[in-house]
Amino acid sequence: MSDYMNGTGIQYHLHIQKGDVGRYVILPGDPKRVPLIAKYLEDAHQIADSREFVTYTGFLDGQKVSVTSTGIGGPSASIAMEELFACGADTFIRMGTCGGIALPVMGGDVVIATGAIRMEGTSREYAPIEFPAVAHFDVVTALAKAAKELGKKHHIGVVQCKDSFYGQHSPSIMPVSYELENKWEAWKRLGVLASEMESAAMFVVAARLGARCGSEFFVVGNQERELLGMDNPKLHDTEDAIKVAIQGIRNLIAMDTATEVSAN
Ligand SMILES: O=P(O)(O)O[C@H]1O[C@H](CO)[C@@H](O)[C@H]1O
Ligand SMILES: O=c1cc[nH]c(=O)[nH]1
Repeated sequence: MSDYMNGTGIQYHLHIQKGDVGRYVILPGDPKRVPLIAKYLEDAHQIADSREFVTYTGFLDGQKVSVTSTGIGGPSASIAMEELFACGADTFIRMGTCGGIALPVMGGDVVIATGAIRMEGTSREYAPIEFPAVAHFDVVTALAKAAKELGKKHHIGVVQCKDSFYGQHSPSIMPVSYELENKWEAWKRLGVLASEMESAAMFVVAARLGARCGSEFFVVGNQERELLGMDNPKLHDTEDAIKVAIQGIRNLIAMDTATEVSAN
């Protein structure tokens, strides 16, 4: 691989190096969400701020934990994971926002992904389309336990990923409306919970790296409920979903520690 950083060990996009980040990383899309997540870590401090990638590192239950923003979409999310992995990270929780598709999914709820529909471009440059984008079982288990422990209303299942936000919200204005609308109908019939943009790429990148990745989202609203004239709260305070991600990391640390103890 070409080294644009002249052997310094500093990662080209994230501007981090080995030792800067923990094994466990929470990945929001929005850089402004990073300090809001990092405030739950002990001794958290900013490591780097480069392009859309802001990184903080601190500690949780004695383990080094980092938070890095990915920006929007698979291309930048894949770069974040590759460079974090090169610096020692191997367990990732995406903490994002999503729009509900299934009618029971309402603004303010939390969605935990078990798998993601690969209607985006990045994952196709990693794996043939037949390969499924699935969340790691450990991370799904840790997040589901976290949501339950915190008493947070949540849904667990498949999410859809795409590259065009406005293709989701205004498919009829797109020249390929026929394709977007037909596929959206299929996602509804298949019980897909919600739509967002990064998990499919991230789950496939994790498979290539041999890393663990899962996703958890705050639901901003549900366009299907709106269409049917149902109650459709539109909410933006991601604090509860942040708490689920933090508790999810705590649960992973506890699970990993128990596995290490029983192996020795
Ligand atoms: O809130 P974040 O984590 O950015 O996630 C969602 O929000 C953005 C679109 O508004 C996309 O990145 C989508 O996946
Ligand atoms: O509707 C939504 C909300 C957040 N993110 C998306 O990709 N879609």
